[in-house]
Amino acid sequence: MTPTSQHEPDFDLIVIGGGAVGENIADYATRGGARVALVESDLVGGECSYWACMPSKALLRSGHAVRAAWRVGGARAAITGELDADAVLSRRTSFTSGWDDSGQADWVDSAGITLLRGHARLSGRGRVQVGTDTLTAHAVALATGSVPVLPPIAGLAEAAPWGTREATSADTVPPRLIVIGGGVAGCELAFAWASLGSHVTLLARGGLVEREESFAGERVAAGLTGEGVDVRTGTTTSRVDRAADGTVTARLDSGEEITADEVLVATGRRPALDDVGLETAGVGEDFTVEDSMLVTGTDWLYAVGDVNGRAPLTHQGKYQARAAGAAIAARLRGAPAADEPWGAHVATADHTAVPRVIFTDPEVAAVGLTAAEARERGLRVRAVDVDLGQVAGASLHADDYTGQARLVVDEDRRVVVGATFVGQDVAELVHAATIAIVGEVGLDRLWHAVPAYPTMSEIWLRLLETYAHP
Ligand SMILES: Cc1cc2nc3c(=O)[nH]c(=O)nc-3n(C[C@H](O)[C@H](O)[C@H](O)COP(=O)(O)OP(=O)(O)OC[C@H]3O[C@@H](n4cnc5c(N)ncnc54)[C@H](O)[C@@H]3O)c2cc1C
Ligand SMILES: NC(=O)c1ccc[n+]([C@@H]2O[C@H](COP(=O)([O-])OP(=O)(O)OC[C@H]3O[C@@H](n4cnc5c(N)ncnc54)[C@H](O)[C@@H]3O)[C@@H](O)[C@H]2O)c1
Repeated sequence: MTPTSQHEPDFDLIVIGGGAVGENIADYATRGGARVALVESDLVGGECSYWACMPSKALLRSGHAVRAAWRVGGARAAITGELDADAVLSRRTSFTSGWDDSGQADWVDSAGITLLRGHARLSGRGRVQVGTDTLTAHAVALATGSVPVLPPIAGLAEAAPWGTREATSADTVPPRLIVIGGGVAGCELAFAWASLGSHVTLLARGGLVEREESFAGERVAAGLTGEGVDVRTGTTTSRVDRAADGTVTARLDSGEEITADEVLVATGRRPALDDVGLETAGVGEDFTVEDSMLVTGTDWLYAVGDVNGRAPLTHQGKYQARAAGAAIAARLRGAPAADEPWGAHVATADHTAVPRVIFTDPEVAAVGLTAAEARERGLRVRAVDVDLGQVAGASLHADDYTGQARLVVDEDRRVVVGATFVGQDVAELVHAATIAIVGEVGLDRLWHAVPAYPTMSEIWLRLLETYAHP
C-alpha cells in the first residue's frame, strides 16, 4: 500500500458503503491525515440507523417501559390505558429522522470526508467505479454490510414477504403476523409487533436464539408467550401463499395451515458482495481478513463490518472500523501499524469478547464464549449459574423478578471467558463482564470489584460465591 505510483491517486482511501462502519473507517483515516472518499448508494448511516438497530429498539422500548411499571406494586395502579401504537410508530420514525439522511451527510462533510452518491464497484487494484467515473486510491475499504437471506420455501418469494426493512419501517400494525425465523431479529420483531397489538405466530425450525446458552432461548420463548406470541419451535414451513385478498397462509410440515395479514422473514443475512467487482481484485467471496481488516493476500483492500462476516453487530463493526481506519492512515504515513494482539490497529476482541444484547423481555445480554463454545475450543471450563431473582437489587427492580446468570470460567487460567445474563433490564450488566474478559481479570482479583448495594450488579458477588462454594 506504499504510495509508489507515478500519478498521485484521487484519494488515499475510498470507502465503499456509508453505514455506521464505513463512516467510522472514513473518520478515523481522515483524522490520521488521509484524504478519504466515502461512496454510498442508499442512505448515509446504513442499515443500523434506518432499518435495524435504532427503529427496532424504538419499537420495543415503549412496551418495555409499560411492563416495567406494571411489575412494580404502586406504579401498576398508574397504568390506566393501553400502549398507544400510533405514538410508538411515530417515535420510531423520529429515530430514523423520517428516513432522511441529510443530518448524517452533513456530518460526513463536516468531518472533511468527500461523500459520493452512487453504486461503487472495484475495477482493479486501487480503482473504484462510481457511475461513469473511475476513481483511484492507495487503499480501498469495503464496508457494504449484509443483505437478508430468503430461504427456499415454496411460494415465499412470490408472496412478497416483509423483510426486516419492512418490519422496522411499517406504519400500521398488521392484525395477524407470521414471523419465520427464531434468531435475534425474528424474536425481537415478534416481540415488538406483539406488544403493539398484533397476534404473532413465530415459526422457528429449531429453538430460539440458538447461538446463546440454551436457557436464554427457553426464557425468551416464555417471555414471547407471555406477550401473547404463539411460539412454534421445531417447526418446518413448507409453503407460503398470498391470497388475492392480501392474506398470507403458511403451511407447516405437519400439514397445519396458519393464516395472517403479513409474513416476516428473518432467517439470517449474508455479506453484501453482489456486483462489487471483487474478482477484479483477484479475491474470492470466501475471503478472510487479518485483524487489521486487511483482506488476506492483498496489501491495499480492506473489508470491515458485516461484509467480513466476523461479528455482524454495529458496535463490533465500528470497533473494527476504528482499528482499520487508524491502521490505514498509519500505513499511508509509512508508520508501523500497532498490529500485535490488543494493539490499536487490530480487532482482537472479535475472537473472544463480542458482547451481544437481545432486546426482548426478558433481555439476553452475553459476551464471550458460551460453555459449549469454550469446550469446542478445547478449554477446560466450569459454568456457574445463579438465579438473578435472588439479588436484592433485582427484587427491588421488579416484583417477583426472575432471571438467570451464568459465568463460564476457564479453570486453567482462572479467568472469565463467557457471561450470560437473562432477565428484565440486564443489558447494562454485560459491560462489566466484557471488561473482565478483555482485561483477563483473575477471579481472585474480581472479589475486590465490589458491587454497590442494592444493585443488580450484586449478581457478580453471588456468581463468585457459587464458584467458590458450588
Ligand atoms: C433488524 C435488525 C436489527 C439489528 N439490531 C442490532 C442491534 O440492536 N445492535 C447491533 O449491534 N446490531 C444490530 N443489527 C446489526 C447491524 O444492523 C449491522 O451489524 C450493522 O448495520 C452493520 O453495519 P455496516 O456498516 O457493516 O453495514 P450496513 O449498515 O449494511 O451499511 C452498508 C452500507 O453500504 C451501502 N452499500 C452497499 N453496497 C454498496 C455499493 N456497492 N456501493 C455503495 N454503497 C453500497 C449500503 O447502502 C449501506 O448503506 C441489527 C440488524 C438487523 C437486520
Ligand atoms: N440486538 C441485536 O444486536 C440484533 C438484532 C437483530 C439482528 N442482529 C444481527 O443481525 C443478524 C441477522 O439476524 P437474524 O435473526 O436474521 O439472523 P440469525 O442468524 O440470528 O437467525 C436466523 C434464524 O433463522 C433460522 N432459519 C434459517 N433458515 C431458516 C428456514 N429455512 N426456516 C426457518 N428458520 C430458518 C435459523 O435457524 C436462525 O434461528 C444477526 O446475526 C445479528 O448479528 C442483531
